Amino acid sequence: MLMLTHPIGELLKQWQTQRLITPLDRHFALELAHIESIATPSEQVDNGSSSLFLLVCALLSQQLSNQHSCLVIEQINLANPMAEESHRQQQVNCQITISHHQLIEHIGQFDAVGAAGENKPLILEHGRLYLNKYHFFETQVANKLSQLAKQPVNIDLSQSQLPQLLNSLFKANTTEQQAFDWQKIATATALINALAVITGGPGTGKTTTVTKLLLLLLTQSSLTIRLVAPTGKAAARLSESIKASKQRLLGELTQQPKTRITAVLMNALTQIPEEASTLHRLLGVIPNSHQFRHHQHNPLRLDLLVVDEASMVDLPMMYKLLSALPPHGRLILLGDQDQLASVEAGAVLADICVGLKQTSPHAPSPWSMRYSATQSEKITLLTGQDVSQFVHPQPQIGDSLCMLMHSHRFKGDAGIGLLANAVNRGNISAIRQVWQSNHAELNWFEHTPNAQAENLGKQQLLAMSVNAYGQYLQQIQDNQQAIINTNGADAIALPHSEQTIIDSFNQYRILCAMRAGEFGVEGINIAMTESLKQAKLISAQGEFYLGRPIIIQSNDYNLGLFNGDIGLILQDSSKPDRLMAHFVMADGSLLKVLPARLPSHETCFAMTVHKSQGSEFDQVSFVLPIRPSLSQWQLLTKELLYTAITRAKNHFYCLGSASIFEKASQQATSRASGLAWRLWGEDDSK
Ligand SMILES: Nc1ncnc2c1ncn2[C@@H]1O[C@H](COP(=O)(O)OP(=O)(O)OP(=O)(O)O)[C@@H](O)[C@H]1O
Repeated sequence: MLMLTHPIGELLKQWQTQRLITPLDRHFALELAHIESIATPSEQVDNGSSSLFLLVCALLSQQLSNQHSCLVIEQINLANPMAEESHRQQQVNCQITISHHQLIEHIGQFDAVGAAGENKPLILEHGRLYLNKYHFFETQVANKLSQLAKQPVNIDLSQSQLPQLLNSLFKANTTEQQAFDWQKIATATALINALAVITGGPGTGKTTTVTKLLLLLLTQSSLTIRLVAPTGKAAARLSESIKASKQRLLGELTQQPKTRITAVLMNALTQIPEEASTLHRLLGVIPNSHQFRHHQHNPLRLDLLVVDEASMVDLPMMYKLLSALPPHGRLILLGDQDQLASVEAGAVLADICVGLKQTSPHAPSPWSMRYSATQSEKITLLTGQDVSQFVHPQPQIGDSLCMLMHSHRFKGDAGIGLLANAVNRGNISAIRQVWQSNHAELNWFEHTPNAQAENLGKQQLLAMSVNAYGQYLQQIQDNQQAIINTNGADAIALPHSEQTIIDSFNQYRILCAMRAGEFGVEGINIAMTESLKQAKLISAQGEFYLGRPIIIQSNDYNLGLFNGDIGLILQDSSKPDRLMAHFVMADGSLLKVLPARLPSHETCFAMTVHKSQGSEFDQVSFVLPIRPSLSQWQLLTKELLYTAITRAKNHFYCLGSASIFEKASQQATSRASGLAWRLWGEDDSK
C-alpha cells in the first residue's frame, strides 16, 4: 500500500525540514493519528494503513495551508505524493502502491473519516477529503446560493413599465458594435432574480450596470440597500464609482425629454446610496472573536446587498455573509472572475462562474451564458434582445449570472487591455506581439541575469520610481517649507492638504510578485527607501519619517484599522510639529493615528500583488523574481500577472525576464474545491 524508506514519523520531520510541509501540517497529521488511536509509528518502518493515514492527513493539511478547500484524492501523485525533488535524490522516500480508486476506498474506512452529514473530523465525499468545517462551509455556500437563485422576487413583468424604463436607461449603448447589450441584459437578470452575479474585467461597466439596476429597483419600491466590499480601499473605490456613475446618469437623464418616465427615474436616482462599508463592518465585528454580530439568528436589516470585488471573498466569509442575509434579502455579487483568488481558502467567485466557461478551443468566446428557457423569455421581454441561443438544458444557477466582456476603459488597441487579454488567454505569441508593438503605456525593464553585474533593469525601475513618488514627496516638502516660513506658528494653511498628498501617493505603486528576496516586497522597499534618501526626497531618520508609506498587517478593531489598510506618515495639520499616520477611510474621512499606537505594519513603496486587489493606480510597476525557487514558481500564475496588469489605469512597467513572464502566463491558479461541482453538477477539478 505504501513504500517508505524511513518510518513515517521521521519522514514527516524530514518533509518539514525541507519545507514541503509546515510544522502545522505535521502536527495536524499527528493529532488526527492520535484521534484515530494510531500510535506514531516512529520505531519501525510501517508500510501499512497507519502510515497511509498520517500521509493523507499531512497532504490534506498541506492543501489547506495552500488555500485549497479540500484534497482531491485523484490529484495525488501516487509515485511521489509529497512532491520531493527526486532528481536530487536517488529515489523518493514515499510511494503509494494502490490505485486512486483503492485509496479512496481505503481512506473511507478510517474511523476519523465520515461521509457527508456525519459528525467526524474528516469528511470524504465524491473523491474529495475535507476538514469537517470546510465541508460544512462549502455545502452551506452551495445550498444557500442555489436557494437564493431559485427564490422568487416580487415583480410583475406583464404589468410593469420596466421595459420602457430599461430602454430609456440603455439608449446610449446602441452605437456599440456588439450583438447584445450585456449591461442591459445583466440589469434585467438582476431585476428578476434574488441572486445576481455580474462579472467582468476592469472597466466593463459593472458599477454602471449596478447603478442602473438600483435605480430601476427603486422605481418599483423603496428598499434598504447596502453596498460593501472586502477591504476599506475597495469600499472607498466602490463609493467613488457609484457617485461618479450617479453623476453620469443624472447628466444623461437631464438631456432626455422631460417625460413621466424620466421624472420617475430622476426621483429614484436620489435614493441610491453612495456610502459603502467593508464586509467586516457590515457583519459587525466582535473584538477578539471569529463570530460576527449578524448571523442566521440575527440577520442583517436590509432588502438588497451589493458586494463588490467578490473574487476577494473567501469560502468561510461567503458562508458568514450568506448566513446573515435576511430571508427576503437579495444579493448582487460584482467582481472579476479572472483575478487572483481570495487570500484565504477557496475561489468562490471563480467556482460560481465555472459553468459558463467554454472548453472548446473553437468557441467564439471563452464564456457563454447559460439560461433556462423561462429566463431567456423574461430577458427578451424586458430587454427586447433575443437571448434564446444561450438556452441550456441544464442551466443550474446560470439564470443568475451575467458576464460583461467589453471593456470601456481599455479601448481597441490600448496596450494594457491587450496585454491583460493575452495573459488571460495564456497566448504567448499574443503576449510577445503586445510587448513588441511599443505601446506608449507599456514599458519593459529587463533583468540582468549576470549576478555579478548591477541589475540595470532594477536601476531603471528605481530611477523611474523616484520620479513617480517624487510628486507626493515634493508636496510634503512644500508643506514643510511653509511651516518653516511661518516660524512654527500652530495653525497655518498648508499648501497641500493631507488628502491631496495621499491622492498623489496613490497615483503610483510598485507591485511585487513575491514577498521575500531582493526582488520581493522586502528587497524593493529597502532599495526604494535608499534611492529616495539619495534623491533627498525623504530623510528616513528614525522609524517614522515624513512621507513614509505604511501598510497595516493585522486588524485593530478599536482603531478601525484593518490588514491591508495603507497610510502615510504626515505632519498633523493642527499641530505641524507632530507626525501622525494618516489613513483615508471607506467613507472618505481621514483617520489620524499616533505612530506609536499603530498595529503591526511595514513600509509600502512596494506591496504584493495580492494586497493590491481592490485598488487601482494611475501607474504600476510590476516586479518579477530573477530566479524563482520551486515554491515561488507555484505563485507565478496568469491570475497574478493579470491582476498586476489590471491595477494600472494608464501605464504599466514590468521588471523581469520574458521567459519568466511567459512561463507564468501558462500557469493557471487551481484551487481544489467541490463548490463548482455542487453548483453545476459537473466536475471541473478532474
Ligand atoms: N455602455 C457604456 N458605454 C460607454 N462607456 C461606458 C459604458 N459602461 C461603462 N462605461 C464607462 O467605462 C468606465 C468604467 O465603467 P464602470 O466603473 O462601470 O466599470 P467597472 O466594471 O465597474 O470598473 P472597475 O473594474 O474599475 O470596477 C466609466 O468611465 C464608464 O463611464
